[in-house]
Amino acid sequence: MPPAFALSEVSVVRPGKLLLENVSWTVHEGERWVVLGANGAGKSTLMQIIGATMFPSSGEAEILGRRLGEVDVFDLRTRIGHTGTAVAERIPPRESVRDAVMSAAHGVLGRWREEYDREDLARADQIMGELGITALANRTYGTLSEGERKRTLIARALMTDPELLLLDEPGAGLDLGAREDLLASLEVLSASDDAPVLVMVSHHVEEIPRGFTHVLMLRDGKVVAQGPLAETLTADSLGRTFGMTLELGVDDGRYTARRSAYGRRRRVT
Ligand SMILES: Nc1ncnc2c1ncn2[C@@H]1O[C@H](COP(=O)(O)OP(=O)(O)OP(=O)(O)O)[C@@H](O)[C@H]1O
Repeated sequence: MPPAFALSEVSVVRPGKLLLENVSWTVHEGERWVVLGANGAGKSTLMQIIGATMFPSSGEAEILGRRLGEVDVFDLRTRIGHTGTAVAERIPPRESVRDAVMSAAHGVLGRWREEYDREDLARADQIMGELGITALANRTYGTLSEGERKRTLIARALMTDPELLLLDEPGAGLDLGAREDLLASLEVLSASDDAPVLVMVSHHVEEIPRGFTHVLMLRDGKVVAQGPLAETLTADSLGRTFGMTLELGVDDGRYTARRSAYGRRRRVT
């Protein structure tokens, strides 16, 4: 089976700055990846490449079987789900949660006069159930908490049945309870047989949901390590990613990290 996407020696250059340097990364169907890295490491730039909203300055990117630069990216983008702030900010505050999810079927933000059939409604209700937001279906988007909004955005992104779902820092700004609710939803999604390929960007190992299979770690636009989560995410690789000596814990499929006592006196370069 061809990969969901494959990047080969991808670099992104902007005046005076190398945002990504020779990134090679292949992701297959059924895999769930987390991308870890400090602020400014290049994670969002990488998401823009695989979301077909940015072209590499050099190297090759094949996304869902199409080579960037040779295809109509608008077609390609309809096959990719995104949950970034760009969508979040454009949902009308008075839109009901159900409409905010369902209107994705027509590619619109804000329900107007489109006709929705029973299938759209059933699908929206099913996805809201999986993400634990059924009780919010008739609430207006503007009244939701940050965590509830994040789950609504994921539901909306799933509505079009994407082949690839990009979750850009879904845990950012959430309190402990909201983060745990979000992780529970992502664990359900991750375990589902018909889930799209998932790629989640995060700053924190505590946000890695159970069921995620692989990790890619970035520092200063370069890949520090990548591969199956259990083998690749180690105190050493995480320390090199964040530039400090860290202790890493794993318990029942969930990770924790903190600076080691030894590391307070030493920085990793
Ligand atoms: N157009 C641009 N010109 C110059 N530098 C840029 C440009 N776009 C992004 N950068 C820089 O490239 C680096 C990588 O940015 P990017 O947004 O990909 O990082 P990130 O890992 O997503 O960071 P964060 O975790 O803070 O969101 C940052 O230092 C950013 O300031």
